[in-house]
Amino acid sequence: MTERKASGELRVAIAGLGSIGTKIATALDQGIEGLTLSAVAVRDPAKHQAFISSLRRPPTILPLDQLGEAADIVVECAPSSQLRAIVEPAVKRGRAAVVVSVGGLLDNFDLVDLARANGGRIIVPTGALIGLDAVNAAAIGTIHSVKMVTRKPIDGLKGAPFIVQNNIDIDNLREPLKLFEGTAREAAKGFPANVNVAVALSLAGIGPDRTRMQVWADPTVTRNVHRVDVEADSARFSMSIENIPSENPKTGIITALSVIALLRKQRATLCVGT
Ligand SMILES: NC(=O)C1=CN([C@@H]2O[C@H](COP(=O)(O)OP(=O)(O)OC[C@H]3O[C@@H](n4cnc5c(N)ncnc54)[C@H](OP(=O)(O)O)[C@@H]3O)[C@@H](O)[C@H]2O)C=CC1
Ligand SMILES: O=C([O-])CC(=O)C(=O)O
Repeated sequence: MTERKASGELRVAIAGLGSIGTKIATALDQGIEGLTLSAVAVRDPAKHQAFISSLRRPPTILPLDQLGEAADIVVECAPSSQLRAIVEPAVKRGRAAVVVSVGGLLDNFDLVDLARANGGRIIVPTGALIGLDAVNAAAIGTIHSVKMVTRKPIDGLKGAPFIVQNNIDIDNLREPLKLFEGTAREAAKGFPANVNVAVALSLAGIGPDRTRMQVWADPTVTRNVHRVDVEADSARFSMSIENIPSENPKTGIITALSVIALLRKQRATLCVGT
């Protein structure tokens, strides 16, 4: 993230103005030290015109593949199906791509090599999870196991391919049902819009094939709940987070805040946490 425009500010572009993207755009517009919102990409400009016009400094609307021309940092906040279309042109230009649809990275991992070859970067925020700093640190030594259990309200899971393909009726559940148990890689395929956190955890730690996960549909919870247990040669730790859903029931409010915190760190004088 070294290229800056003449004013010295890092230019940020946002792909996707949904529950995460609009909050990041608003935060940038309100002011983050050393950063400026330069461009956005949306599927339907008319739908987002009122929001964009309401910003103090409305960004330019560009196609996905042109965001890297207008920004030093491209923040991906669209469905994972669009991940490649957003990240590839950005990292080819040596830009940094902040990826929230991190589940989609597993099938597009060559993008990491592409970024490396072109001086770009791919940055995965902690997002809706907790403690990736501790997992990163433990991974410098030896991590023996990482286990994660996710419980979501019914609305947070509806439409997931695993549920549809297996014809599972979750609408009439009265008690928690374990839907899935397996690796983070398998979970990302079955629940692409639900377990980005498991993939982020796996990339911070021991990888998507050794990170174990369970997914529960739980009519007794109102939040997206993630519990993680890590066993390492440096420490044993357990972490849990109960995310309040945003206007998108699959997405916790804290996800956008995590990206905003990451952006704040880009030019902050005091940085706390790894
Ligand atoms: N890493 C993490 O911890 C987390 C990651 N996520 C992931 O983050 C991503 C975004 O989540 P969220 O904001 O809640 O999702 P939303 O559905 O609220 O927003 C996605 C936005 O992307 C837009 N979009 C779709 N296609 C395109 C396109 N071709 N060009 C530009 N914009 C497009 C949609 O437009 P339209 O409104 O027209 O449909 C929508 O506004 C998802 O993949 C989600 O799974 C979510 C939570 C946690
Ligand atoms: O907990 C949340 O809010 C979102 C989530 O699980 C994910 O996308 O991985």
